[in-house]
Amino acid sequence: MIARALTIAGSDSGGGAGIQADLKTFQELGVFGMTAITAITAQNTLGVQGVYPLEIKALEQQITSVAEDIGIDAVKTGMLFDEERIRLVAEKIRHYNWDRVVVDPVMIAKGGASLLTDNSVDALINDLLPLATVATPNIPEAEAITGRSIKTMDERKKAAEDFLKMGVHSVVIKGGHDSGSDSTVDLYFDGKTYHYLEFPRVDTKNTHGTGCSFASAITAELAKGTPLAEAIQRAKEFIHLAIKYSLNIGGGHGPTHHGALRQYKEDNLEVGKTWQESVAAK
Ligand SMILES: Nc1ncnc2c1ncn2[C@@H]1O[C@H](COP(=O)(O)OP(=O)(O)O)[C@@H](O)[C@H]1O
Ligand SMILES: Cc1ncc(COP(=O)(O)OP(=O)(O)O)c(N)n1
Repeated sequence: MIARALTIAGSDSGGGAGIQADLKTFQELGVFGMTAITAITAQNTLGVQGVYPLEIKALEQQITSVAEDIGIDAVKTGMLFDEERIRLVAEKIRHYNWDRVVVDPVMIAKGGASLLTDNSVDALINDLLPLATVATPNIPEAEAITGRSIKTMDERKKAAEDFLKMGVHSVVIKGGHDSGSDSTVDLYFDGKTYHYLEFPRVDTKNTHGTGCSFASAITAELAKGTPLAEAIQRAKEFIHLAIKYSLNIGGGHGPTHHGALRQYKEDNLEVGKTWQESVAAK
């Protein structure tokens, strides 16, 4: 049977982040994707122009509908908008005993728009994070959740330990925002060992949706039964190629190319070029 993954997240009309990124990632990785939409955003590569939360009953019914008929092998949470929705999602995860749970604690979009209300961090910490197989904060999110300033890798390791104390099974503190270096290092801590996932930094402005796509790639792998450490490694390879061959569309931060890993395997794309340049050169 095909592996089944559910994303509980916001809709990005621009198609680069949110449930759109998650579904594209699930499809690329051979997983059947389902959605429970928390909020609709009017968004493009320039920023977020509007945020419209769906009523709580609509969210509840979407989760119930797919859980009780189709079934869920792994679930990912992204933009949850507020504490009421966080609590509902936590209740559903507990109710269905889901144990492959990726929590991407989305707070602020790259352009600065808030995707989570200010008073929701406590609900994230107390209700949702303890249910996470893996949490995937970026550095600003890890700072907001732990209350630490994170400038060095030592500070990141301390923050990772804080996450484990909050009850998460494991955490990846992503390094995309650590822009002062030639590489991106994501720190994965499983409670015993620190793992450093290091790839060259791609010099591009087209990074819209990187966090969503990375977390949904982990979810897809978990849904297929891939062990967690390997799922994270594969997700890092997936997102690296998606950024390397990112799409230069729109006037701002273009989206990643979710088909890059597949195209790379099929067409042996050239390293260092955008996908369009690489295809054009053939
Ligand atoms: N310019 C880049 N080059 C290579 N990898 C990147 C780049 N920017 C982000 N990443 C990777 O993309 C993933 C998402 O990270 P990040 O951008 O920090 O998340 P978010 O979108 O939540 O802010 C991580 O694996 C990170 O290392
Ligand atoms: C609807 C929606 N959800 C999440 C995000 C944040 O996505 P992320 O992958 O962190 O990428 P950026 O937006 O920060 O580029 C979003 N923008 N919209």
